[in-house]
Amino acid sequence: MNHSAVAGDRREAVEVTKDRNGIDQVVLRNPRGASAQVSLHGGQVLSWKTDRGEELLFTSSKAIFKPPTAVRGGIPICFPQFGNRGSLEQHGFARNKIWVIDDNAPPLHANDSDGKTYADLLFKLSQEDLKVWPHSFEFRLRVSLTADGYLTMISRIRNINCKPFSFSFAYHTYFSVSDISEVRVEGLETLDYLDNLYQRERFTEQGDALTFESEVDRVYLSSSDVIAVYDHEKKRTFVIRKDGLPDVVVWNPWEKKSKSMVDFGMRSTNKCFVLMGQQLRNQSHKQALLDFLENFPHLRYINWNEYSSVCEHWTGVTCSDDGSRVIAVRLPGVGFHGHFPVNTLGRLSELQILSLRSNGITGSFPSDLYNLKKLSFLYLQYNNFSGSLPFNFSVWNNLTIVNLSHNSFNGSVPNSISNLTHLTALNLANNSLSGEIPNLYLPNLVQLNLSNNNLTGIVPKSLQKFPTGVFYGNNVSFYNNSTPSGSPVPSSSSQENPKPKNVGKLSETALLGIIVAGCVVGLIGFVVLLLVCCLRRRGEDVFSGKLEKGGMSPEKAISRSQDASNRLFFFEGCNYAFDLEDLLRASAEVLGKGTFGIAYKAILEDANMVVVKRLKEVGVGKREFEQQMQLVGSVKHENVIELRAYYYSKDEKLLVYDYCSQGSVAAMLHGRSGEDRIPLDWETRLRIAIGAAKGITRIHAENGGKLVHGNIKSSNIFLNSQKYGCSSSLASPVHTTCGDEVIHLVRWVHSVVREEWTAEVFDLELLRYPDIEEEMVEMLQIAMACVVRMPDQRPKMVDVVKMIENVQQTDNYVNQLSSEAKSENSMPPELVSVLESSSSPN
Ligand SMILES: O=P(O)(O)OC[C@H]1O[C@H](O)[C@H](O)[C@@H](O)[C@@H]1O
Repeated sequence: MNHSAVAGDRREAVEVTKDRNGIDQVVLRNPRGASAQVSLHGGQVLSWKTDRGEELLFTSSKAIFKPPTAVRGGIPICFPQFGNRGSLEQHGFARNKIWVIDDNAPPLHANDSDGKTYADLLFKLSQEDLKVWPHSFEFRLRVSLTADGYLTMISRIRNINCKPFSFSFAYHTYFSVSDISEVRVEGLETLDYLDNLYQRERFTEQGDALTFESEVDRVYLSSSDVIAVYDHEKKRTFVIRKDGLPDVVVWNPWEKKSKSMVDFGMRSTNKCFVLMGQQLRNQSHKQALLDFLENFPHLRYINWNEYSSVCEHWTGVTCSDDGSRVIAVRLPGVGFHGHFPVNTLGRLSELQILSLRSNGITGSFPSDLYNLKKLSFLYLQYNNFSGSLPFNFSVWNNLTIVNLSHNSFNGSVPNSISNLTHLTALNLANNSLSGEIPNLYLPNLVQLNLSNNNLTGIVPKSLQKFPTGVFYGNNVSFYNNSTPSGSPVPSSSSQENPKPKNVGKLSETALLGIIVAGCVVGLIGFVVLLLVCCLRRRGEDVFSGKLEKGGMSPEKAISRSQDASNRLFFFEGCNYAFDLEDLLRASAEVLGKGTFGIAYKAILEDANMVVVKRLKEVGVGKREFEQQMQLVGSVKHENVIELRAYYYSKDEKLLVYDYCSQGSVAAMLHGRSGEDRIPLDWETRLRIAIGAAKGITRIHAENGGKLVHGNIKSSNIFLNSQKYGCSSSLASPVHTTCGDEVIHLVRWVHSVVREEWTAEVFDLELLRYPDIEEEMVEMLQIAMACVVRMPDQRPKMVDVVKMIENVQQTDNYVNQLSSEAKSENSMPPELVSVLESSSSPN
C-alpha cells in the first residue's frame, strides 16, 4: 500500500492510500478510532466507520471504480446537475471526475475546522469539460471527522467566470441499514414531495414517519434541517443535519431494481437506503428579482429579501416543481410607479406568466420582456404604458393570453401578432392605437377586444367573426352582413359604450367571469371543460342533484343478464367484502344517468356504501375490457376516486367505486335550493378545480400518457374531506361513442363569449364576492386554452394545475391586500368601543 502524508498539522490523522482500483483516497481517523475514506474519484466518501469499526455507509463490494463509470455507494456528489433534468448526464459529471487534494484551501470559519480531522479536495473543469458545461467554477469540498465520530461535509462552489449560472447539487448518501422494511424516517412526514415514479407529480401524505414497502424515489420539498433515520433491527439512529439544502431525496430501488444494478451486488435483501440533501440554486433568478424590486419604486411592502428562499416564501413568485426556475411573477396592484427597470426580469429566461396589472407603470413597453421567450401569459392592463406596441411579437411564440388594455399605447396594431398561433385572448382595448387592423389569422383566438382606440378602415375578414362590440370606439367598418354593409362601428362618442343586455353596471371582465362561474355546469364545469368532448348543459343533464329513489336497481339491471361464470373482480388493497349476490341484494338509488350509463348508490348489508356504474353500449371482449380495467384500477391518487372492483359479462359491465359522502360538484352547484344546498364560494371552487385537475394529471400519467378520462363533467367530480375535487378514475369506456343529443358545451361557451351576454348565464351566487372578476376571467381563459380544437395545442394538465394554482395564489394575495387595506382603514379599537357604548341604550 502506498502511504503519504498530507495536511500539515493533521499529519498523524490523515493519510493518502490507494484504493483497490489504484486511485488515491484520503483516509481520516479521529483519536478514538472512527474513520472515513474519501476517494479522489468524484470526491466520493466511500466509507465511514464508528470507533467500534461498524460501517455506516453502504458500498457494494461489486462497485467498480473506473472513471467515467459512476459508482453507487458511499456519498457521491451530484453536481452541477442532480438527476436527469438538464443537458448533462445523470447527476452531473463531478462524481465521475478525478479530484485533487487541495493544499491551499481558503480558510473556513473556525467552528468548521476546530477539533476535527479533515481533508480538502478540489475539482476544476478541464478544457474537455468546458465543452459540455461552459461555466467555469472551482468546487472545494471539506470532509471532516470530529472527535465524536461525526462526519461533516462542506461544499464551496466559486464561479470563476463573471456570468451567473444555475446548478443543482446533492450529497447522494447511501446509508447502510439492516433491512429497509425495518427503517423509519422522521422529519419528512406531511411535506409535499415530487414522486419520480409518477413523472415527478407532487403529492402530500398525512401520516406518521416514512416507512418502506416498495420502491421509493421522491424529492421531499423544503424539509426542516434535522432528519432522523431509525434502523430498528440494528438499533441505530442516523441524525442528519443539513444547512442550506432545502430538499431531501429518498430513494430505495427495492429488490427488483437493485438486482438489475450490477454494482449494487444485491441478491435478496435491501440493505441500502439513500437519503440526501439537495439544493436547487436559483441565485441568478433571485438576483434578477431583487434587482427588479430594488429599482422599481412601489407602494406596498413585498417580502422579498436575500435571506429567504425565492420559491418558498416570496410573494407573487412561482417556481417550477423542482424549484430550479421561476416560472411566474404576479404582482398586481402593488403600486409600482415609474419606468420598468431594465435588465431585471428579462433575466428570468424561463418565465411563463407575468402579471403587473393595475399598477402605475409608465414609459414604453419594457424591453426586458423581449428576452422572455417562454412567456405564455402577459397581463399589463391598467397601467400607464405609452409608445408603440412591440414591432415583433414573434419572439414570444408561446403567448396564449395578452392583455395590454387600459394603457396609452399608440401606433399601429403590429402584423406580427399573426404569428402567435397559440393566442386565445388578446385585449388591446382602451389605448390610443391607430391605423388599420391587420388581418390577424389566429385560429385559436376566442377573445378579442380592440375597443376604444383610434383604429380606422375595414375590419379584416379574419376578425369579422367577433361581435361588433369588440371594435367599438373606433372608426372601422364591416363589409359583410354582421353590420349594415360598410357601416361604421359606432365610436364611443357617437354611441353609448357597448353594454350587454341585462348587465347593469357590471364590467365586461366581470361578466366573463360570471359566465365562467355560472354557466350551466358551473365554474367547475370549466375544469370540466378541460379535455372534454361530450358535455351537457344543465337543462339536459339528467342528474338532478338529489338522489331519486326508485330507479332501476342493480339487481334488476344485472339479474337479466347475469352470467354465473363471471364474478366481481376486486382490486388489490380493496377492503370491501361483498360479492355479486350482496350487490344484488343491496338497496340502490340512482345517482345519475350519463353518456356512458347509469350510476347507482348501493347500500350494502354491512352499511358500506359504494357507487355502481352500469355501463351501456360497451361492445368489447372480456380480455380487452379486463385489460382496460386493470389500467384504470391501477390509478392511485388522492384526487382520483379509485375503481375498487368490476364485473363483466357479455351483456353487463359494472364498475364499483368508493362512495363520496360529500357528493358531486354538480349536486352542489345545481342541487335543489333548501337545506341540502351548500353554496360554493370562489375559494372552494378554485380548490375543487385544482384537485380535479391534479386527478386528471394523474390519470394522464398512466400507461405512458395513453389513458384519458373521457367523460369529465361536474357530476363526475366529487369532493374529498379537504374539499378538493376528485375525479373518478373512469377512463373512456372502450369504444363507446358520444350521443348525438349531447350539447357541445365548449361550442356553447364560445358562442356566449362572442355574443351578447344574457342574464341566464349569471351565477348570482358569486356576485357577492368582491375582487374576483379578473380571476374568473383567468379561469375562463385557462378553460378556453384547454378546449382548443387540436388536442396537442392544449396545455398539459400539469401546467393547467400550475395555472389554476396561480389564480389561487393571486386570490389569496388579493384577499390579503384587501384585508390589509380594510385594517388600515378601520377604526382603532378604542374608538369602536367608544362608539359602541355611546350608541347603546344605556
Ligand atoms: O443510478 P444513479 O444514477 O446513481 O441514480 C440513482 C438514483 O438517484 C436518485 O435518487 C434519483 O432520484 C433516482 O431516480 C436514481 O435512480
